[in-house]
Amino acid sequence: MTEDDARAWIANHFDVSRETWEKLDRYVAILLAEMRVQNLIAESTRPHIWARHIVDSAQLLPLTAEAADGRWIDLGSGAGLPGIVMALLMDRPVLMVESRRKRIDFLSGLLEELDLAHAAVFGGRVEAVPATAAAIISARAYAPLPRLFESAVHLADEKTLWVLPKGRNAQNELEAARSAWQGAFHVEQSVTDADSAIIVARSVTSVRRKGRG
Ligand SMILES: C[S@@+](CC[C@H](N)C(=O)[O-])C[C@H]1O[C@@H](n2cnc3c(N)ncnc32)[C@H](O)[C@@H]1O
Repeated sequence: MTEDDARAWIANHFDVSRETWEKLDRYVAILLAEMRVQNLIAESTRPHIWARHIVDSAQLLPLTAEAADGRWIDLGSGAGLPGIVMALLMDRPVLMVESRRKRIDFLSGLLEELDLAHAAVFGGRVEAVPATAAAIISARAYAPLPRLFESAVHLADEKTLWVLPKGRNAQNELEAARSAWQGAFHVEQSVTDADSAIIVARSVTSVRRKGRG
């Protein structure tokens, strides 16, 4: 997917206003400028930022059409991927969770700069977020599946939809997680990389906890 293809993909999938295009462009510019201060995306992906990061994040949104109303929680948001992209493309409340100080400050600055009143940052570890039931949980390059679920299961209930971009190893990671975690899982192919996949899950519960219960 070229950078032009990536922008066309966004235009074809979402009703993006001129103001939102401007904000997306501003986000990309701020992110690239911040690369002088901290390493937010792989250097090799810099020329392909729209395909490799913006569309790679935005493609999660159509997968959430069936989700309940409520908050989208993004674990380990880092550069704001996918959290900021989601907040730009929809009105649903977004909570981005990030533990590293410089990244927390970067994300907080973006919320002001892009006027994203429906988004917020939790500066701390995922494990420390007060228990809640998110409508949607995303996590991109955050942690292997078992650790991801272990750290965030207190943020979900049986209705929570998990959308988890997982690269080329999605199926293997899913198999490895199945001994400890059960739920309704399926795997969607990524639109940005034919070899990559997104794990979509619902009703995720610990086998151990269920067994005891
Ligand atoms: C590899 S980066 C990915 C960032 C972003 N999601 C992306 O796709 O570009 C992983 C991020 O998760 C954060 N992180 C890792 N473990 C965390 C935890 N337990 N709680 C909160 N943030 C965490 C790291 O600080 C880092 O910014």
